[in-house]
Amino acid sequence: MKFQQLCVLGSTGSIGESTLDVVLRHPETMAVYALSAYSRIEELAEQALVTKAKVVVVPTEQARTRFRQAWAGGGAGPEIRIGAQALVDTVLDAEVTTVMAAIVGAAGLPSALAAAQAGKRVLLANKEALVAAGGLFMRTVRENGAELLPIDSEHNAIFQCMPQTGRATAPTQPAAGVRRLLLTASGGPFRTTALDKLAGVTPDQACAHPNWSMGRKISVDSATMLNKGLEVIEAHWLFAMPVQRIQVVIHPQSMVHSMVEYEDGSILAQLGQPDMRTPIAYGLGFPERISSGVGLLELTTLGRLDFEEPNFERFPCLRLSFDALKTGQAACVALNAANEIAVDRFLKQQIRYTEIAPVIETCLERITGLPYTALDSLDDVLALDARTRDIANELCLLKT
Ligand SMILES: NC(=O)C1=CN([C@@H]2O[C@H](COP(=O)(O)OP(=O)(O)OC[C@H]3O[C@@H](n4cnc5c(N)ncnc54)[C@H](OP(=O)(O)O)[C@@H]3O)[C@@H](O)[C@H]2O)C=CC1
Ligand SMILES: CC(=O)[C@@H](O)[C@H](O)COP(=O)(O)O
Ligand SMILES: [Mn+2]
Repeated sequence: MKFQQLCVLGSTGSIGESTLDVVLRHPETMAVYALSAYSRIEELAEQALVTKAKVVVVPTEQARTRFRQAWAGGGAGPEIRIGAQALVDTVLDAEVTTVMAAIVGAAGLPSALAAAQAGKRVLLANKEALVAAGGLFMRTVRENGAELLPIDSEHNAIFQCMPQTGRATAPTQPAAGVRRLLLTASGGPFRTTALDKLAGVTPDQACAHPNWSMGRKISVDSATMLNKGLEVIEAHWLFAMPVQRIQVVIHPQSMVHSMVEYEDGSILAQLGQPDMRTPIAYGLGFPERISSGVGLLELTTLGRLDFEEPNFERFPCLRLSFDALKTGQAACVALNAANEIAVDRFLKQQIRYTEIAPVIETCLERITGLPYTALDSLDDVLALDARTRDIANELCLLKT
């Protein structure tokens, strides 16, 4: 395997930490070049010490001071770069072969896109980048010969079950012989909660995912199933699959990570423990298999595997996501941006859980009612994203 030098964007998050865990198991084939954090600066200093990172990226001058105070390694320590542009610049450094895009939200789009533009190996966890700019992102991967490996567990499972070409590609049409993609969803913590109780659920209850340990934003998205909606859009772009050929199946055990249905009636599934180190190791090792630290799935103690239809009344955000994908790119940008604001306000207890979907729906109506906006460039996407955030913030303020 060629030696890899990693830039881990969002290293202090759940995916970032799992990535470092896997990387440190393989010192002979990979090393950390750069790390980035936003608020957890002391954790970043600790990570930089352990991984011997050459560069760290922090958001502000104050964060740089905090990093210096927290640095326990003696000497000058890693080079400290500041701000969103530094994320992009660091990805472009010649030393970097591989970028783990694990910043949460559309804030991760510019750096993930820069990695694709620079033709790097891109391990994409940041699904919001594809939701907001799927066409642009996939075109950029193709035109620059980048290698795009999906890290999101469902997409990684689908990638593993696809006809194997031996290399990661950004297809322009569905793989031959594939009929449908079957995306599994846990149903989150409120799968069986009485509908009239949902208005009173707390952020901590929404973040208590039954199977996965994740950051708070994606945990709320799993509860509303907006996460699955984002993943439908992500699958559409990654695998060039029309929306009509993507099915969501609730699978409460989260052991089958997703499936590919073929024309001959076969269904191929990927199973494993709900631990993101498996897809991360797959992406890092591709096309080889490397150890991840994840234990094996003991089939005899697994018990049963259940599958059921999602209910749009319980999960209106899933319906809104399908609608957005059918409507077009502007709707997808708006869906994602409105959701980021609504979830943030819910986590701060400024709106109720049941107000997340109405905020998104109203934003979608307002944005898709505007004259057609071309979304051919990163600036176009970011402008529409910002406009939607203003609308969503106004709507949330009306509800407080
Ligand atoms: N967690 C999981 O199991 C999975 C996650 N994903 C996706 O991966 C991405 C990361 O998720 P997760 O690790 O759970 O999230 P976390 O919230 O745990 O981590 C997010 C990371 O992004 C950084 N960050 C937050 N805001 C900004 C910003 N504005 N600019 C730069 N950096 C920022 C955080 O820094 P700091 O912590 O220092 O504030 C942190 O390092 C998301 O897109 C998610 O949807 C996909 C599949 C599974
Ligand atoms: C681990 C991962 O990939 C998450 O996106 C996970 O899928 C969330 O679980 P849900 O199926 O509940 O959305
Ligand atoms: Mn997922």
